[in-house]
Amino acid sequence: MSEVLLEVTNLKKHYPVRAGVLRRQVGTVHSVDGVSFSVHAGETLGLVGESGCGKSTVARSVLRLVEPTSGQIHLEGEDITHLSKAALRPHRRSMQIVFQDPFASLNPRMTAGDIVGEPLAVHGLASGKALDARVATLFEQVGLRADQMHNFPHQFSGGQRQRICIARALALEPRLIVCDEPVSALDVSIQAQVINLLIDLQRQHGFSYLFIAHDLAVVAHISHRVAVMYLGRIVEIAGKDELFRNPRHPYTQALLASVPIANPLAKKLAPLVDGDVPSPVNPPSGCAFHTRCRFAMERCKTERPALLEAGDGHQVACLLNEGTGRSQLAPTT
Ligand SMILES: Nc1ncnc2c1ncn2[C@@H]1O[C@H](COP(=O)(O)OP(=O)(O)OP(=O)(O)O)[C@@H](O)[C@H]1O
Repeated sequence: MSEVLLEVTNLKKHYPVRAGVLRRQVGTVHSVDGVSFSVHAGETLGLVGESGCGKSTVARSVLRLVEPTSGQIHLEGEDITHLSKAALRPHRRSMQIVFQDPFASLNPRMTAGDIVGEPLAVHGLASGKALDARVATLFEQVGLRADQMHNFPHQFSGGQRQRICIARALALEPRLIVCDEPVSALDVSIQAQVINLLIDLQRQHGFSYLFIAHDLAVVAHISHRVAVMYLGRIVEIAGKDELFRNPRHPYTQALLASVPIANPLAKKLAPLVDGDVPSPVNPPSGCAFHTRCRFAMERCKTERPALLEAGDGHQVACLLNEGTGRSQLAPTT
């Protein structure tokens, strides 16, 4: 296995819930509640889960756009969790983000060329003709014409705008690109083109993606490994093929059963889950999924399952997996 590029350990991000004139704290949103995973050089880790499960908060914490409540983030072996803005600056070049809404993330008053060239100018890496030439190359790499540099964001289609965002992310030659729902605002016909572009760029440049989406089909297409999130926690991580062939967590089974790419075994195993996702404000004790899990045991209400190795790099956080001989699940504190 290649070098570990990003290592996230027991990451938590909690927000206070305030109410009343005095803005007294009346609760805590457990947006991310003890998440651990790694991303290797050149690989794509898909992070999938329903809306509100904490995917974007993981992305923003990894990039230090929000301050983690606790836990550690190592990038290229260095602990960046608490680095100051100045100390973080060189690492910013190594990791970039592509957001969901390409229109909202592009300044409407700047030309596309200035947007793509801005990171190079800010980091003092190119100016004048050299900058123009580099921007032209970036445009061509993402399937845009160099002469489109002079146009403004509103003159591009949604798919083209996302290509501008990708070109901007590529400008500093990062080692990790965090893609936060990069295609969910696009027409289905355009989604595949953008995903295929991302795959081609990875083949050419060898960088890694942390690829966030609620759509399993999209995640399945691009990812080497997939992590499944539920209510601020990762419930299962495995290689893509292994996860789709052999989903172990009842939540993953239900997710797979709900999409057309699901395998028949997963469909048989898992009746769809009932009810809505509980609120991340004071989430259920024990296993956060126990309130919707048809297989839940008494223990699941009080014991929080750890994410443990279950063979072949497959990790599962479920007390039900006990006794299968493939995992040894133990409660955590
Ligand atoms: N700044 C904040 N203050 C309070 N709560 C927040 C804040 N940011 C996110 N949350 C809450 O944290 C939880 C996780 O949000 P997050 O956006 O990370 O989920 P998500 O899985 O990315 O969802 P979506 O796919 O809808 O973007 C949600 O309940 C959200 O309301």
